[in-house]
Amino acid sequence: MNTEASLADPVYRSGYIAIVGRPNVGKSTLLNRLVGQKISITSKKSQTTRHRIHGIFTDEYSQFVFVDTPGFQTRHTNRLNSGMNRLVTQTLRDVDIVILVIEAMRFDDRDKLVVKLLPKSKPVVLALNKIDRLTDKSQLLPFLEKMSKEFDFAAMVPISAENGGQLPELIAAIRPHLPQNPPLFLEDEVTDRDERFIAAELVREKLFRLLGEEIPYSTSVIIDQFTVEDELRRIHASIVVDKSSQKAIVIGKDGEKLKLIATQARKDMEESFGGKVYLKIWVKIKSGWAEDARMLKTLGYE
Ligand SMILES: Nc1nc2c(ncn2[C@@H]2O[C@H](COP(=O)(O)OP(=O)(O)OP(=O)(O)O)[C@@H](O)[C@H]2O)c(=O)[nH]1
Repeated sequence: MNTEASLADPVYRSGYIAIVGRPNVGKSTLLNRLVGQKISITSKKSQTTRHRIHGIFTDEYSQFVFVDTPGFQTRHTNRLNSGMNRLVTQTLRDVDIVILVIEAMRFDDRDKLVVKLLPKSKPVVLALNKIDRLTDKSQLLPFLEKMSKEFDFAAMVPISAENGGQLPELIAAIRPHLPQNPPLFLEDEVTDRDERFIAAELVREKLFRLLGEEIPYSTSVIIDQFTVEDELRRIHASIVVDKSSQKAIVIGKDGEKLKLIATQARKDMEESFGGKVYLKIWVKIKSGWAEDARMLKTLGYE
């Protein structure tokens, strides 16, 4: 990507960035364009970070670490209720920059709700997405002017996440707001996420989409078994909760909730992996963990 802006400002900058916006504005498309495949961090140091990292974009002079924002990371999230709001505000307080994505020429009530959650003390860059759809470009300036009255944005950049249009401009607009830091992650600490990891993420995503505010965000999902026989993947996963009351919530009445989580996760896995998936999920309570060496290993403590 274009590093001209970096050359004009030859200090190393790095920091955490959250991407927010109402459903369907193109957040995932933008993230995928910016960072490609989901990644995982292998370094011990990074396990102490408060953020769940989605992906990293590094150039010669900067490193952009994109974090997952609870409430915005799941597909088709319509719920922006108080529990979620708290999680979102907490995440946004901890990042260096926020990117608000909206659709070109549209700013509806749901966008307004998201704007209400934006931190006043952080730079927020507005990405006006889907400009490829715009037939009448003369609407752009008046719209941006209107948006500048809605919030004090650090910058406003029209983009097309789908075809990559103006993404270097977006990066150049974000960069000056990153703190002066050495890279937060070195190249050998970052790897593409494997299927096991993606499987765990998909279960986690469904769990939070269906139960979001009822269970702690720290609840983990562990893949106990992952085998591939021809086109069939057999996956055994555990959702590890703190208390028996949470176990009951995850399972739901007559096991309905857990069934829903499993069905939706399996469908997404089949789509991601391109083959049939047999998925079985257990819900376990965290107590007695220390004795479980395998679990400690999975969690990276060994
Ligand atoms: N024309 C056009 N379509 C886009 C662009 N970016 C995203 N889309 C489409 O908009 C739809 C929503 O994109 P997503 O990236 O899934 O949106 P999202 O904000 O992550 O949605 P949620 O996961 O529901 O919150 C998809 O059909 C994309 O293909 C763009 O720049 N131009």
